[in-house]
Amino acid sequence: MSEAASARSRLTADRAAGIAPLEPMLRAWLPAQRWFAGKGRAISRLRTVSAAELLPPGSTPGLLHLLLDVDGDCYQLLLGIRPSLPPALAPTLIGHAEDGPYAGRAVYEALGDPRLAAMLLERLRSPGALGPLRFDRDPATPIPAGLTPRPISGEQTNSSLIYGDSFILKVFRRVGPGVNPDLELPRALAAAGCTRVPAPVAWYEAEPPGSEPLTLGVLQPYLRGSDDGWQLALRRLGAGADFAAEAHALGRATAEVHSALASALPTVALGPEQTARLAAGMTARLAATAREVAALRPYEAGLRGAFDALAASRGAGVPAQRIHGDLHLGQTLRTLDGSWSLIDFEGEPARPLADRRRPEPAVRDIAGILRSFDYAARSHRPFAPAWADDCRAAFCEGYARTTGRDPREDPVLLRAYETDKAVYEARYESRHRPDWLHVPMAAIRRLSEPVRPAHRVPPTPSAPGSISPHPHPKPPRRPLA
Ligand SMILES: Nc1ncnc2c1ncn2[C@@H]1O[C@H](COP(=O)(O)OP(=O)(O)O)[C@@H](O)[C@H]1O
Ligand SMILES: O=P(O)(O)O[C@H]1O[C@H](CO)[C@@H](O[C@H]2O[C@H](CO)[C@@H](O)[C@H](O)[C@H]2O)[C@H](O)[C@H]1O
Repeated sequence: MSEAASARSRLTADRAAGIAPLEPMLRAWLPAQRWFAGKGRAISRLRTVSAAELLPPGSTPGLLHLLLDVDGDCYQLLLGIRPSLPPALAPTLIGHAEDGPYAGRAVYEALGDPRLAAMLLERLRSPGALGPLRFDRDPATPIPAGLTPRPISGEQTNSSLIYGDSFILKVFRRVGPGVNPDLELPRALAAAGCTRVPAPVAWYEAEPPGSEPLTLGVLQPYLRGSDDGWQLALRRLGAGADFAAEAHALGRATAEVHSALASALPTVALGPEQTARLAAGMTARLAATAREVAALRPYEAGLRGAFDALAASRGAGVPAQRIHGDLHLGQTLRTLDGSWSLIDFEGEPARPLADRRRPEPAVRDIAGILRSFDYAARSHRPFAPAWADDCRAAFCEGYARTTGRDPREDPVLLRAYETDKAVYEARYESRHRPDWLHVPMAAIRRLSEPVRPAHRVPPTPSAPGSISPHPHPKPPRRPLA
């Protein structure tokens, strides 16, 4: 049973029948949304999973909360309902209801309406149940009333609103049963005293009877004046400046988060069979991507080498733990005091939630950031390979300063994860940003070539006070090629 179907079977859908007349307009509107995963395909099945009026029936504006099953995926929608839309809200219009309880009314994106966005914050300030929804908050953090909302600009996987430059609310779009790691991990990190991640102050969930809750939204402190790592890197490139000091500090910050996650949540050692399964999963993702992205096909056999090497490499265990899961420079913020924070612990949005919550080698996150340096260097004209190499070295050295272990000391594992990430990116770009496909393709060409003898990475001296992220023994080091 799909995640959406299992949620549907358990959620109260008493108002679902009244929503049916809205479904044709939603069917037309959804595919154009950046956060809609089924872009490019016509919707064949759309059903209401749950519907809740967050304001008393008949109030103007009305606020309708919907969970929709769209071809097996569950989406969250917040709809505003008004007799007519004021001109300022015209861009938020979805359509006019022709029938049912909202006949003749304008139906629009509620998050674009400051009155409704303010109302959502009010709900988060007062914990408790509302129909199928449950609102919760950290009692230790005050949330002032009356903060002015504004949606964030730019295309994102989810939808976020900033309140008074003090808090940011992320409204998850594609949801499923089970706590979202973007709530689970920042809460665990906050409880462990790690300050590298903004701590959730309020959140809301759907509570299907007898099933795990679905995380729907998380409010956290807004790091005002912070610089997005991606934008900062591009600015540096544009100015001909290096980024090595920042990359080093980011390596340290990432290592601190990994260490805190490994202490706070379960860790495992993947034995040879599990490592082979990991490699098989990467190989299967490569094959599926090659079927979808024609440009990848000539390189498939060469890329497979990285995964075969991983499968063959293990006599002992690979440490695995909870990780970020989709780390790239756009998920890092450099705050006004110059320190790095990590955000968006949701993992790769397209993967099932259960997969995203499994322990994995921390090198997956490291590979994500290393790929990001390559992305930035390739966005610059002319391509700046030395800039990316310097960032790469500095990040790994920073990481090693904190953990005592340089990720480059395990080149087989690192190459497998960088290859897997480049394959993921090829699919992501071909689906969402075809103009960017050339960026991961450049890496794919390089990674499909046979491995050249690498120069040895000097062993990392343990930094004073360094912490090991893995409470279990380290696997034996492989000799470097
Ligand atoms: N705590 C925060 N403080 C400041 N800006 C933030 C914060 N959290 C997110 N942002 C900004 O909002 C953007 C979207 O957040 P993100 O969690 O990456 O959402 P999505 O899952 O939709 O990609 C980020 O790129 C960042 O610029
Ligand atoms: O929306 P998310 O931030 O969760 O992540 C998805 O979108 C990212 C792009 O916005 C994508 O990242 C890729 O492009 C970045 C530059 O825009 C680059 O820094 C990353 O290294 C590259 O992977 C990410 O993969 C995707 O999951």
